[in-house]
Amino acid sequence: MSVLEEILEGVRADLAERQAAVPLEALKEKAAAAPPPRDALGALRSDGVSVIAEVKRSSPSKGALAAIADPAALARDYEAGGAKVISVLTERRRFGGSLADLAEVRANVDIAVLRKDFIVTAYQLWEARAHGADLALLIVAALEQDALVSLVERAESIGLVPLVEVHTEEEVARALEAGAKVVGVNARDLKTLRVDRGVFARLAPLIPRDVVKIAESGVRGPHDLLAYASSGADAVLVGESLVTGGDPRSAVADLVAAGAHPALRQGK
Ligand SMILES: O=C(O)c1ccccc1NCC(=O)[C@H](O)[C@H](O)COP(=O)(O)O
Repeated sequence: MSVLEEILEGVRADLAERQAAVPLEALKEKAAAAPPPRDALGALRSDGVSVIAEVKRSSPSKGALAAIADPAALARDYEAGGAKVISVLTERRRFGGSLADLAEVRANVDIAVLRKDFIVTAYQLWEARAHGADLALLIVAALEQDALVSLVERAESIGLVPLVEVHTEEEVARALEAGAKVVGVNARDLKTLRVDRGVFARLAPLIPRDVVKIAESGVRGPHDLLAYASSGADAVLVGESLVTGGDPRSAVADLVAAGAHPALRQGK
């Protein structure tokens, strides 16, 4: 079984428990009462290279990264450093996240928030919106095409921006065919967990100009952001280096400063 399949097995087991405890109708009522979605697309399309900063406690590739007792405080630091979007990993077994993290972060920042998880049903999209998410990750490798198309449509219909994650040329074609307006190219292979930053440069030319292009994973500092920018990234998604570096606010500020270089504004 691949790492992705193992993760999905755990996700489905946890999801079944939540579905047994919270009926869909109750989630829909909670979503209706949630604060309206923030303008994630506008944030990602703004000048320069936007920074999406991630709340990430642990990972399958590295194990424990950071305790993060107060995810809201970390998110406020990210926002103060200039992040345009906060990503919250809500998967419990391998990443140590939760929907409570998502709700706490959303209530304590003024920028858009991404639910980063392994979404396989519309129920998880309703959960995301009910806990305040403005965007939700959809991983092409985890979904049949019919399911991807329907989850993209459902996400948009309930006010979430779907960030559609790809790893290969074929997955780019599937994401575009499903109508993705925001595509994330993840440099981390979900089978081997190896990070290859060159994947973004290979796939970005296949993604139309009007689609937001996000380079995910492997950003250790401004030099990696600049490399992704030179291949056409509109935004970078950064986790590990921010939660392990000791000063998340200035680490984000350094990335934001690099991403705001006037040379990167042309053509966006
Ligand atoms: O991080 C992992 O080990 C991982 C393994 C399997 C599936 C997903 C995984 N990570 C999720 C992410 O996409 C990253 O958290 C995100 O892109 C940030 O990456 P990084 O800056 O390298 O922590």
